[in-house]
Amino acid sequence: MKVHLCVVGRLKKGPEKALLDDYLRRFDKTGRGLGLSLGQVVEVEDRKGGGMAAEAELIRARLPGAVFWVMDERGEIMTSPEFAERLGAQRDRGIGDLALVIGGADGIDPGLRADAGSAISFGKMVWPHMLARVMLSEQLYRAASILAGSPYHRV
Ligand SMILES: C[S@@+](CC[C@H](N)C(=O)[O-])C[C@H]1O[C@@H](n2cnc3c(N)ncnc32)[C@H](O)[C@@H]1O
Repeated sequence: MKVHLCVVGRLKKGPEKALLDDYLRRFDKTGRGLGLSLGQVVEVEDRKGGGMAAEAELIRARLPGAVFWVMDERGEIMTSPEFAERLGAQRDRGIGDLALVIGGADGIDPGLRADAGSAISFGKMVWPHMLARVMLSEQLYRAASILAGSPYHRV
């Protein structure tokens, strides 16, 4: 299963981008033997002022046929092993493309949220999108490590 990361806004070169790239590379390396790999990193920007709905359309257009999970502070709170299990279950169901979406300043489009297979929260506090994408990339690497039985996750 290819796991795609969809984000609103572009991340410039800097410490967050370096961390993001490192965790995504680790996820891909650890996941490949488990049937999980990194797909596209889709960064969208709507310059016409269409807001969340336009951003969601740009994301859908880039990944037709993908299952979407949205990251949302009002979503489901889960442990890292539960997240890993859910990722593994999607793979085992034969899903080819899973797109994980992080919203922009206004959050996630309600239509995309309604269509999403899961809405996942990192906790009730709101984080800026550039940190949220780093946190998600780390959880992907952690999830692959848990599924691989490697000692990275020790709790
Ligand atoms: C700055 S936040 C959006 C703020 C907020 N949703 C709003 O409506 O003002 C940007 C994105 O980061 C992600 N995000 C921020 N905090 C999060 C959390 N606690 N759990 C999951 N995702 C989060 C979400 O995808 C969110 O759309």
